[in-house]
Amino acid sequence: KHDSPVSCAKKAKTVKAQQILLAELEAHPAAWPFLSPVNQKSVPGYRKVIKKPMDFSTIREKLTNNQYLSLESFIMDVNLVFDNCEKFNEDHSEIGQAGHSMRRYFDKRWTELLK
Ligand SMILES: Cc1ncccc1N[C@@H](C)c1ccc2c(c1)OCCO2
Repeated sequence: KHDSPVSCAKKAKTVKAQQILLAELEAHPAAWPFLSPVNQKSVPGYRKVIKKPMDFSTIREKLTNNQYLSLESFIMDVNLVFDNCEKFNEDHSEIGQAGHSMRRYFDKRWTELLK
């Protein structure tokens, strides 16, 4: 029922890191394609091609509702945003370039923060 103080402190550290990381992603200049769910009615083919849509506002909702039981599950959702982007968008399109830029930034920041 109750965590030991050590594991409780460790959990607080990862939640704090997730909050910092998500805030930085949301504030990044290239975040604009990923801030809200892709409108599947107005983007032809998206519903069929992308099996697991994900975006920063959905991650924010899950973090707020304590739905991330581990750091790994949080990182998996962030990477899902970028993998969906690579699947649907050409590398050199405006959205494709934003996805590559955001992924590079995330990889750098989470290793700085947590490794
Ligand atoms: C991440 C992503 N992948 C594939 C398609 C869309 C999107 N993003 C949406 C928000 C989006 C981004 C840019 C847009 C847009 C919608 O609709 C109007 C034209 O500009």
